[in-house]
Amino acid sequence: EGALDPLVGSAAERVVLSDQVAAAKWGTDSPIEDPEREQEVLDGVAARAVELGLDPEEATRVFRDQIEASKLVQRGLHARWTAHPDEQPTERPDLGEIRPELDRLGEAILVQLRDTDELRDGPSCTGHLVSAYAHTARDLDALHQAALGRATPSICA
Ligand SMILES: O=C(O)C(=O)C[C@]1(C(=O)O)C=C[C@@H](O)C=C1
Repeated sequence: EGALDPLVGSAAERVVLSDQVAAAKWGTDSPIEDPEREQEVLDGVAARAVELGLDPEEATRVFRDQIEASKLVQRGLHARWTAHPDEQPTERPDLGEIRPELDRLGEAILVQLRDTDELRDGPSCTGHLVSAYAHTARDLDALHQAALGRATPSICA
């Protein structure tokens, strides 16, 4: 397993969990983009980054990309469900139960950022990142591959 595989794997899990977020919002008035919640996520990330000895600005940059990737999945799925009503979700998960899962993955991502801090600062980062992306993306469909690509560029400093 490559050095960045766990980190990119957690980013992939977050991208996949965004399917549940998309289903929670489908057919409701809740918009995909929730700036208040985004700020809450980013403030929490910055505070936790300081505790872990990470640069809070760097951690925040990584999470802005995680959030953009989530919105990419949600928009992609809503467009798919509009075009193909037979693929629409039949149950609506509770967003209040999914957000703690997103938080849990966020904590995993932060710990993995800490564990890979030195490697990510060095010249081998891009190679490790491409390799981790390739391993992880194999298991994803095109939409989630695109989202994982959106989630990962900020990982190398
Ligand atoms: O929590 C939500 O409502 C989400 O859609 C998830 C998420 C995120 O990635 O954390 C993404 C988009 C929203 O603007 C806010 C947060």
